[in-house]
Parts: sequence; structure tokens; C-alpha cells
Amino acid sequence: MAARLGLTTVSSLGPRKALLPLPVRLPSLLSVPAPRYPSHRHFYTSLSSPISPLQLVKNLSQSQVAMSASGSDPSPISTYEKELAAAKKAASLAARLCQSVQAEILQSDVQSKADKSPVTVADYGSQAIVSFVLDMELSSGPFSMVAEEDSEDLRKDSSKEILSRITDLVNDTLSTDPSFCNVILSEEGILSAIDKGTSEGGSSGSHWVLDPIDGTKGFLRGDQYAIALALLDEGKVVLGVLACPNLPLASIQHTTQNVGESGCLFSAIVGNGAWMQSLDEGSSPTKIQVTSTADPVDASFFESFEAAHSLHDLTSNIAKKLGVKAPPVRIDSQAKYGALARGDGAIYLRFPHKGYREKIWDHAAGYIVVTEAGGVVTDAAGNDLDFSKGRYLDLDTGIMATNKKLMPSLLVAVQESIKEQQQSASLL
Ligand SMILES: Nc1ncnc2c1ncn2[C@@H]1O[C@H](COP(=O)(O)O)[C@@H](OP(=O)(O)O)[C@H]1O
Ligand SMILES: [Mg+2]
Repeated sequence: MAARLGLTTVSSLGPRKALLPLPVRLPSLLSVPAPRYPSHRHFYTSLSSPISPLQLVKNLSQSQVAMSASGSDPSPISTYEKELAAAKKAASLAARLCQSVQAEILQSDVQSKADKSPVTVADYGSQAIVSFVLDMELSSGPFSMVAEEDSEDLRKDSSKEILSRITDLVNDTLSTDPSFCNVILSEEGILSAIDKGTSEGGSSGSHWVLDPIDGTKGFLRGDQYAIALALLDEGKVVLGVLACPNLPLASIQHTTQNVGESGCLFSAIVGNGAWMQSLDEGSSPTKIQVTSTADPVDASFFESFEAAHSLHDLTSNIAKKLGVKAPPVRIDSQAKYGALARGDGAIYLRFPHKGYREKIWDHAAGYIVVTEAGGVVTDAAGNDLDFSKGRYLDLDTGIMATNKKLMPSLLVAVQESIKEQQQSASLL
């Protein structure tokens, strides 16, 4: 494992060595249970057990004990529970990395704001962290991930500086987690972690699906973005996690301004409902539900902030047909799915310009969070989304999401509006 990911042990380090706590050797008399990741046993032994006995015991008890007994927590132990814990940890650490990069962008002067390299650093760094954490946290078996980035550009000589920056960022972020505080990834380790995302997905087996930073435009603006991670099993989305560092914990129904505390972690396992918690460590999840409104007049709708990503004139016509009174709430990324799942708004509309092909990582996590919150997500013809076709979604025209009561009238409004749009285009 260590060799596969180019992992450097503390003892073989250069200048960083002095900055890190020394590995703790296990007292020989202490009986320590086997590490919880059988496939990575070699990794731990090669570190001369650089994890404290206390930490080992803590890790074990965390994985063996069901989720907290507090009344609002998800029902204990279901299929994919272990995968969910790993996904939450991976997305939360990636969010921490992205937050530190976004803070730097916002502090920088106007000239460097035009520079896109910070988002590149955060994108690659986020993918490396998620890939590494999932691989470490989950036991043996094949690991497949469909993700947005690959390392081709990073391997070029011109990317040396950026790769070094990513490596430092990833290691600094990993060091904030007790399970990884003695782990240091080399540059080759970062590159191979990123390249674990080159799977084609498909209808058989299990595949993680990752968008390391969804909403890169929002990220650069200092607005909304998300780390979106889902698991496909035999072509179906069975688990999803959305980390939205800038999404207020309180409803954004009336304002998209950042009021109150921000940082939401949405999660869902198929058949187990949708949940939200703060991105703060130690927070407990609360069950969420889509709005129950049946009257379009009371509905409000979400859409992309970027007009290039969705036809705002078409969505405005759909809303008018439905009788929606409120103006659209425009925010970036799959944070829209999260906000919809907790009932901040009633509808999400997405109608890209002709020819655009939707990628599975832009929807998989959001899809399961919304469907498990009681919502419906379909294409413009009302078909369920099919994530089994590889890296792209193969769908009719656009994507819409709402609750079950509103879907029939939404479908009619969408079909009529598309027809009108086609007719007026043919008259030109
Ligand atoms: N022309 C286009 N039409 C529709 N979606 C587009 C697009 N260009 C990029 N996108 C996708 O829109 C995503 C952002 O969604 P939203 O508009 O909801 O914020 C982008 O994700 P990334 O930012 O991860 O690249 C990208 O995948
Ligand atoms: Mg995206």
C-alpha cells in the first residue's frame, strides 16, 4: 500500500521530520487488536506502528460502535455504513483543504484573483485527499473511482511548483486528522492517488464517483461550492455525501447571503433517509426532508448562478407557467441539491445549452441526497437518471428535481416550455 501510493514514512523524511511528532512505539506488553484495515497492515507495520495505542483503540471502537445513540441520528448499522463513515471523513478533510485555499484567494489582491491556479491546486488536492482517505479507510478489494481530474498535466515539468504546493497542502490537511497525523505522501503518492479516479464506472461492480470541487466558478468568486462523493453499486447510486463549506446551516429560502454559521455536510444511504450535520468535528446528523408544498405558487426554485450552465430564460418560462411567484435562487454547485433536500426551496431546474453532456460526478451525490429526502430527480422527459452508462449521463434535455406532489405539474410545464422554445427557434 505504502509503495502503491508513494507513501513516505516519518523516519525517511527530510526537512519535514522536525515538524512532526515522533512515532509512538507500542509497548510490547500491550495487547493491541489487529488494525482495522487488513489490506493496509503492511503500511502500518512499515511505520513501526506510528499510531498510538490509544488512537488504535479509538479507531477500532469508532468503527465497531453504531452511530451515536442520540435520538436524531440515523438508525444504526446498515449496509454501506462503513463506506459512509469513510466518505464523510474524506469529504470533510477535502473541504478543510478547499477552505484554506479559498481563504487565500479571497485575501489575495485583484491580480492574483484572476489567476486560476489556486482552484487547480484545490481541485487536485481535494481529489488526492478523498482518494487516499477512502483507500486507507476501507478494507481490501478492488478500488474504483470515477473522478473529474487526472494527473497528466501535473506530471509535466511546468507543473513542478504546483505539484509541490499540492503535496504540502494535502500533507498539512492530513496532519489535522488523528488517524493520518503521521502519514506523509510523496509527490508520486499524490499523483497516483489522483489517478485512482480514472475509472470508467459502468453498470457492474462498485465505483466511487467524485467531483473534488463542484462549482469551481463559485469557489473562485468566494461563493458556493461542494465536494461531492457518491458510491455506485451495480449501476445504482447507493450512498452520497455533499460537503458544502459555504452553505449556511440555516435555510437560504429568503437570502443567499451568508447569514449565521456555515458549513454543511449532507449524507444519504439508500433506504436510510437523508441527513445533514455541521462540517464541524463531532457534530450530529439531523434527518432532512424536501418541502411538502403541493402548490406551485408557494414554491421557489434553484438554478445555476452561471447563465452558461443553464438556460435562465427557459427556467423563467417554466416558473411562470407553474405560477411560481418567488424569484429564482441562483447558487453554484450541488449545494442546490442539499438546499432542496432540506426544504429551503421546492424545485431545482437545470437546462444546459444544446450539446452539453452532463457528467455523473455533477449529480450522483446530489441525486441520492434529494431522493432519500423524499424528492424526485428526473430528466426533462420525467425519466429517472441512469448512472450506469459510464462517465456521462445519457439524458433527455435537462434535469429537474422537486417533491412528489409537484412533479406532475412541473413535468407538464417543462414539456410545454421546451416545445415553445423549439417552435420559436424553428421560426428564426
Ligand atoms: N456549458 C455548461 N453547461 C452545463 N453545465 C456546465 C457547463 N460547463 C460546465 N458545467 C458544469 O457545471 C458544473 C457547475 O454546476 P452549477 O452550474 O450547478 O454550479 C461544473 O462543475 P465544476 O465546477 O466541477 O466543473 C461543470 O461540470
Ligand atoms: Mg462539477
